[in-house]
Amino acid sequence: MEKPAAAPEYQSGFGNHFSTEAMTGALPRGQNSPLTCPYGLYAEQISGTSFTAPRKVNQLSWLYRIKPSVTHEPFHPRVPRHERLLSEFNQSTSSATPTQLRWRPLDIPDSPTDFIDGLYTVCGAGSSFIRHGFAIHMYAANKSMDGCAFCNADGDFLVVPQKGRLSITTECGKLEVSPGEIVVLPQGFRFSIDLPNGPSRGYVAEIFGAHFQLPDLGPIGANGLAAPRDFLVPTAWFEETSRPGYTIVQKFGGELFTAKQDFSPFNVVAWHGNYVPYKYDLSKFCPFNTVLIDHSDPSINTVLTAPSDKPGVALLDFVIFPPRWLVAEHTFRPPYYHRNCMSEFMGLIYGLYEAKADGFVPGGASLHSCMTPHGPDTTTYEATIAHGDNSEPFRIRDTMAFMFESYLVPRVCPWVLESPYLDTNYYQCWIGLKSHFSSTNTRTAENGNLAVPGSREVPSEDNQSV
Ligand SMILES: O=C(O)Cc1cc(O)ccc1O
Ligand SMILES: [Fe+2]
Repeated sequence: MEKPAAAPEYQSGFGNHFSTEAMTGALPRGQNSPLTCPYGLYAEQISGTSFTAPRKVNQLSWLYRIKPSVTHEPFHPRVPRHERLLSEFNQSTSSATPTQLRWRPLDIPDSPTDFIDGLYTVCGAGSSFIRHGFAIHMYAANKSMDGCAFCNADGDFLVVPQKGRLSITTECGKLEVSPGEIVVLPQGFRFSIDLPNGPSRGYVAEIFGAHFQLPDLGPIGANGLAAPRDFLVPTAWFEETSRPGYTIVQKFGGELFTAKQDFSPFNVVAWHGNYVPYKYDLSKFCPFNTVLIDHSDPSINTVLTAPSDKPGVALLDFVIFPPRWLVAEHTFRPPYYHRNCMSEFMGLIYGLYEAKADGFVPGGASLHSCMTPHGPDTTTYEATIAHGDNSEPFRIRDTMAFMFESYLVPRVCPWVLESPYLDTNYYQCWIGLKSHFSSTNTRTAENGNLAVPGSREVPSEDNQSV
């Protein structure tokens, strides 16, 4: 019987300069590029920012490998062409629509499909060529990548598996990523994805020209939300195998190119640097929220943010809606009705989302673009109101929804607008919202929301300290 693979070991931290060697002494001491490296390794740098980027945002790693990555035959357009990947969003590739969109979860494919073939773009904005923008993809796969590695020259991938564990071999080492965890695979790293426990399905945000960082915490203080030490980075792992016909599949400008080489690209014996793949377990997130009244804006639950050049405005935020206590008094506790100048793509990893009683199911997705109105469905609204003023704390359990939110306005790919998974009746979930307006009903003003804030623990005159 085959022995189960040992769980990979990780280093912990966010943005550190990591050092790791799979063989003692494989990292050169005192310099990055000696005339000859220990064990006869080649030194190779991978830059995640321009050489001259300010030190506080500069990202790079040095890899010490058996053969350098350049040792391959020329790139050729991949045959067959991948028809459903985009990295440039304009009138000729994709559509603008203000319509609320929702998709049912994808079925796992019948035919053998690996992560690369199972990946398709849903929407996006900007262009990988001008290094500004993002793409949102989804995938459904039933087969490990075999004899090939993927390399995305266009941007960083943030992968959110919803079903099935991903066993990812990267040039920096191995990462095991289960639903409920996320993984970031930065631009340019070669990786291969195995599916050790069957089919996998999930979501991918790709960002062009930026990297994810932890959000500032502002008045929250120095601790909270995602803690740096909960981010896990691989330790060096390598294989020295001859792999005739091994294929590097490079995504470049949204198109796939292949190049052959005769060895595994996972031949890095040691590396150091701060440009790294990493994973994060969403259950480690420390949520903050309202403790008296009203529903907080979802930015309070930002796990990672990719900045734009406007202060405080995100090219792409990754926000979660985790299990937590709801304690707000005389408050409509579900998400409010709103129109947002940012655009919101949502997915559900497990459980039920607090704004949708049905129709938004794990593995499904929704898109509410810039200024497109949305909010709780009729069932959620009516049930909340029927429940009345509930000041008891309530624990939202067993759920994990997330949002990719961007200040750029996404265009939508033709294949997802024509998809059989598109829920063409989505709008119906709000159509039943009735008017509760009555010019003679003063109930709320007398006993409800308007009255209560005024009565909030204001000391009586007797109690007031002087
Ligand atoms: O639209 C959504 O469901 C996401 C969302 C959640 C929330 O709690 C507040 C605002 C918001 O956009
Ligand atoms: Fe929203």
